[in-house]
Amino acid sequence: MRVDFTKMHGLGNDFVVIDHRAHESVAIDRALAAALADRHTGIGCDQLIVLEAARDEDEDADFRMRIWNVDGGEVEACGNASRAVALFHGAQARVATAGGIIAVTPERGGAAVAMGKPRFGWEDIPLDYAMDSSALPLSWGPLEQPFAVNVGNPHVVFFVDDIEAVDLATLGPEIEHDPVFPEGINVGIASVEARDYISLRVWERGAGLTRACGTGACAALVAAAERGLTERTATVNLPGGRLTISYGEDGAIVMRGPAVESFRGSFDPSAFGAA
Ligand SMILES: N[C@@H](CCC[C@H](N)C(=O)O)C(=O)O
Repeated sequence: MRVDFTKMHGLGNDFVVIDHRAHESVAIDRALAAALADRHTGIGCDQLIVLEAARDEDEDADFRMRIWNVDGGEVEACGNASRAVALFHGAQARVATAGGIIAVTPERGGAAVAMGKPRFGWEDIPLDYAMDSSALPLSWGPLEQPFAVNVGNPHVVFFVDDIEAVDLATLGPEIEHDPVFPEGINVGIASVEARDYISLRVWERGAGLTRACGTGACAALVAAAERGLTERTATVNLPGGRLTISYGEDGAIVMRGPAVESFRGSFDPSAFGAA
């Protein structure tokens, strides 16, 4: 038996997308996700994306999107993959995720995604104990007082003058695994260049340094707007390119940006240890 996949990316944050509705007999688990994502012995990607039929609890969703990081951990949200899924599906859709329902709309060269509303409560992010999520009273080396927010998945955003001066490869994993974040955390390093322009690098939970992180861009814009540093719409420039993020007066986040299909292929799941 072979399983079809589509290799896609959003600003260089890359995905293996599997439509599980066509391969229901294959069990996707942590081990298979990590094996497929491995860049040396697998297909290689930052996240494995699996599309499934909507469940009873998925309200009026058209289908469900599941997300596994390269380390095999299943997570709640992925902004760049949401745009890739819009391209894959080829039409407007309501998509159920573990982080909530999102709405995707294909646009020329990419997609718009209604990401839902951010959550700021310490239990919602989640943090280990109650504290002010708008400026955590914590520091790691030169990084201090991040803004913490859940945009479907958990993020902290540190505002600095020069994002390139931060040793994110060292500090990222330290912060990601700090016990103050019981479910781990995505770590953004942001610099406000203008009231409508943010530069950003992200250390992703379970994936490390990626070329772009869509939810990280949403978290950075929400954090910057909540602190009064930017307007509620801004360009967020990541190593892989730019996204436009809007944070409406009603609290709803909309992300716009490119998505690309790279190639299609198939694999034998037994070659990756799957039944
Ligand atoms: N690359 C994604 C985020 C993927 C999940 C994240 N690493 C997590 O563990 O929450 C994006 O574009 O948002």
